[in-house]
Amino acid sequence: MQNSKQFYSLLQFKIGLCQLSVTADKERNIAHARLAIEEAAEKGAKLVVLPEIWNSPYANESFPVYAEDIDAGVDSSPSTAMLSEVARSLKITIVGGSIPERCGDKLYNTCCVFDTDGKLKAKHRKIHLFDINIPGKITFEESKTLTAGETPTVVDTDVGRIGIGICYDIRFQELAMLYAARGAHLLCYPGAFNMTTGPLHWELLQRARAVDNQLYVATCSPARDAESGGYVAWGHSTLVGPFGEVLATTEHDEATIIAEVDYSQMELRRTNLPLQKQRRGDLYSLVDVQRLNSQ
Ligand SMILES: NC(=O)CC(=O)C(=O)O
Repeated sequence: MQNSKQFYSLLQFKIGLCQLSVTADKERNIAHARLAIEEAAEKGAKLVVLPEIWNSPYANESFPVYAEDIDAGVDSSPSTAMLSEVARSLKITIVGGSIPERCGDKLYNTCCVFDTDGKLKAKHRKIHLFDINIPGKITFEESKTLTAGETPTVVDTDVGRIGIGICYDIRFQELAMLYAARGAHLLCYPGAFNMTTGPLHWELLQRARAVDNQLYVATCSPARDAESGGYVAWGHSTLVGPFGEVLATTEHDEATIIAEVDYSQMELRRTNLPLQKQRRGDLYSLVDVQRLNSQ
């Protein structure tokens, strides 16, 4: 594992998870997110996390309409312009959930991370697209409109080394393991699980990622909107500690969670259970698994 110790004996801070209601009105969504971030910062949050797709309805028809060209700068991306400005003015780190991103003729589901000076530190494009079919329950095919990202994202911030995944990315333990091996303290997954998989999988996956890798996991979902006839999010944004313990969570309504992160807990748990040293990489590796899967 890469040496990331210099961060975590020092770091103890409040995280804010803004489980936002999202409407079809983009301007309203941006103003609303801004207010929630300001309130979280007022309550002491040094890191604020937003939900997956917070400026647009979560729908293939909406992604092209609400998409913004993030690389073209502030004028063409009102959502990220707001995040940058509020991070700078409040001197906080923001893991900006995700928005539909337009880049040339492609669309991505993209999370931007802003530093305390408002600079864009990292951009994570959802790597594993949400293509599932549970007949009679839920069918969704993000790949109808979106292109998958190609790069795992680990970013150094004032509040530690953060690995980013978006929603379906949480199902892939290998990505979380890679982030842990790169010295991440915290994995942030903006996500919008659904009413079929959410009750069974959402908390389970977060706790699994945290306990397997002995680090913090934070998730942030949109609030549930069962009225609009669109995608219904499970909600339940959560912070999990490195022993797999749920430190803070909420139900499905709009809410902001403020909770304490203390990286000394990672050191403690890694001393209690020295899994990194005990792993038998000589007996099993991802290369072996992939070779067998492809046979
Ligand atoms: N919406 C997602 O990307 C993931 C999800 O709902 C699931 O994995 O279930």
